[in-house]
Amino acid sequence: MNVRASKESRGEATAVPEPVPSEPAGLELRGLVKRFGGTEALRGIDLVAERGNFVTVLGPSGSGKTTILRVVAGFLAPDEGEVLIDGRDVTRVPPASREIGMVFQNYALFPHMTAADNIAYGLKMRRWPKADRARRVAEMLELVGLGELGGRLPRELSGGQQQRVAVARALAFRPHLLLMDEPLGALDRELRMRMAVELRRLHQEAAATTVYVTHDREEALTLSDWIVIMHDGRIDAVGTAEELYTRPRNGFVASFFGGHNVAEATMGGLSGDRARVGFAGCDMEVVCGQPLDAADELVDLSIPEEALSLTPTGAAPARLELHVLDDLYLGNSVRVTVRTGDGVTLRAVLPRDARDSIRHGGTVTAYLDTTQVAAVPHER
Ligand SMILES: Nc1ncnc2c1ncn2[C@@H]1O[C@H](COP(=O)(O)OP(=O)(O)OP(=O)(O)O)[C@@H](O)[C@H]1O
Repeated sequence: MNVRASKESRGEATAVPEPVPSEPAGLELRGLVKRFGGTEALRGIDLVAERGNFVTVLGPSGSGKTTILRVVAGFLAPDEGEVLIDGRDVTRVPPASREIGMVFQNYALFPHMTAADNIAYGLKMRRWPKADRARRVAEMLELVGLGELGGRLPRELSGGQQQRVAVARALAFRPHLLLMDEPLGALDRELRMRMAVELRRLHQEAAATTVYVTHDREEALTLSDWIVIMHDGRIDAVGTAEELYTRPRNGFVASFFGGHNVAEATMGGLSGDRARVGFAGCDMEVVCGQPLDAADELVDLSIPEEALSLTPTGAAPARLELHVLDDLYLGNSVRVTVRTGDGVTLRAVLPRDARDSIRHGGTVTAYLDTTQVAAVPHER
């Protein structure tokens, strides 16, 4: 177990154990609050990232992701709370003395300096002897696969290459903490995914605690040990990608992170971490995304698009009569929008050949694999 959030911010249900760390955490945030006039950008952030972990902060625009990084970097002072790096309280330490490596979306390379000089810059500032500097720059160029290109200016490099120089520059002085704010945002999709894999490798070699901000779910899935989901200035959930996908703790995490359908159901009772619920005319048993109250009349269900199929699958399929609203051909699969008898709209992803059985305006018998469905507290 590597990252934990406070009980309050992550609720009781996130299935993340909490052993006592034997050494100070790589990064610890305690009760961070940041206000801009009337806007509360951070509303009490508690987070602990163990040394060497890769933590991705994911959330919609305006949820406070960049503000967290700026507070950790020291560019913004929090109104409340503390920032600890390797156990040291740096809340009032100026940015340059925090010894943090940083990479931003626009790379911020010095345009008039070669790639090698850009990488050497931080070492010079830290008064590394010339020979050590040259050795380290060569090592970093090699590490990011630019061994031959150290003499080029940024404008003579591709976007992906510039991004690698920025990463090499951030890691050159061996920071314990690396902050990255949408570093792949300016690249096209294919290059982004390739660079994400590369960043993961670089992180493993550098072993720096890394906090990576993105709003791209796929990047988060590729890169992270732990994912922190931000919503409206708060941490909504912390977990591994699999935990957040299969057991979202609320409807926001289910739809924002999982891309799942979220639909209302009636509560029929609880047994351990499972709930009996009524949905679309069927009674079914599903796992609870977090502990629920048996007295609640309603729950929300997190239903992955792939949990619906036209032939019975999964250990516990429920049979639903669905009205077909439309379908979207996606190459290998087809995304269908359907409506249940009681008017709930759902999205399903079916294999391409399912298209033959689907008729706009018609009805279709579909099977819901209830083992993939999770119940979460009802919101609305
Ligand atoms: N300097 C500022 N002055 C006033 N409001 C600010 C300032 N910086 C951020 N905010 C507000 O704080 C909130 C959080 O902003 P932040 O940039 O942290 O969000 P974000 O999750 O990084 O968004 P994005 O994905 O769009 O970059 C937003 O409502 C934003 O408008």
